[in-house]
Amino acid sequence: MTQSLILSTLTKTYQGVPALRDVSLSVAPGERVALLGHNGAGKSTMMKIILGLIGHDSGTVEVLGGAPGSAGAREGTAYLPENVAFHPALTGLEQMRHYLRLRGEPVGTAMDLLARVGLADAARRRIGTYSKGMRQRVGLAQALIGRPRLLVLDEPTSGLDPVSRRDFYELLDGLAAEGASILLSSHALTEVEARTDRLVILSGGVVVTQGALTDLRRQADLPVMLHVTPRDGARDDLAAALPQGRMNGTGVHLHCAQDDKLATLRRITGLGDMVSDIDVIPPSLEAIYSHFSRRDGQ
Ligand SMILES: Nc1ncnc2c1ncn2[C@@H]1O[C@H](COP(=O)(O)OP(=O)(O)OP(=O)(O)O)[C@@H](O)[C@H]1O
Repeated sequence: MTQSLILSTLTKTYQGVPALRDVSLSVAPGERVALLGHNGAGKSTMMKIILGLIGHDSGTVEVLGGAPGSAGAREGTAYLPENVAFHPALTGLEQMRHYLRLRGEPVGTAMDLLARVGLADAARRRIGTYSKGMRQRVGLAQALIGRPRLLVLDEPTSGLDPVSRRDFYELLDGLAAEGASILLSSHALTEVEARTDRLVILSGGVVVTQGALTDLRRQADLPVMLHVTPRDGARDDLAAALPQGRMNGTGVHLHCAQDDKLATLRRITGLGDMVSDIDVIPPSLEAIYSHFSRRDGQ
């Protein structure tokens, strides 16, 4: 399948200081990729290069089969910056019509676009009266102009409440199902875990790992946590039978290596009546993320 975006051994330095080093990454049609990284990891720099706003030192970048910033790449790519700014005196509808005119698209679609992001009711209100989340949604409506094939979204859900975030990801799911490629940066780890196909962790300008969460979990090989709940009256016996664990209010907490998980579970179930329940808690995305970020010395 032809990739919508291909970065190959991309390097960028600012006044001799590296911001991206040997970054290789591709995004296929219909794929949703999350770019994760600490502040200063290089996410915005990567996005600006993809958009053709800044150049790069070495490596290659192909956006929708062309060079970044080329007419073909610009036409098919939508961008949502981290901090969207609009004219506060314009209504949502006026602002959208303005963008549509600039893009040579029919202005009659302004209301449809606003409705897609849940702003139909507020369309005739001045943007100055919108909440941050509503302004973010105007930004998203603007990014949907012209049915883009590649969406580059810089922290698109910052400032959105949980319901708006859910609606936002549903919208992205629909666009991906129609074949759009999505590259988004985020600090909200748990939400991207569930709503994207692949995670790319950038640390100090280097891609330290990428893959589906299950691949990252396997690679990180972090311990699994088990929580064992005792049967009534068996609390002390259970604590004595699992001396490597730590008793808390509801039961015994213990950790084991991934490879020992089944053996440990067999040992616990072998305790028979002492045990009323076992919860297996895999490492969180936060733990996996810190593991890979720390590995690069950050
Ligand atoms: N115009 C610039 N001149 C010099 N250094 C820059 C410039 N822009 C970015 N940098 C540096 O490049 C590195 C990467 O910055 P970038 O903005 O790409 O990170 P980021 O991952 O987007 O961070 P954040 O999550 O804070 O937005 C940082 O060390 C930053 O200080």
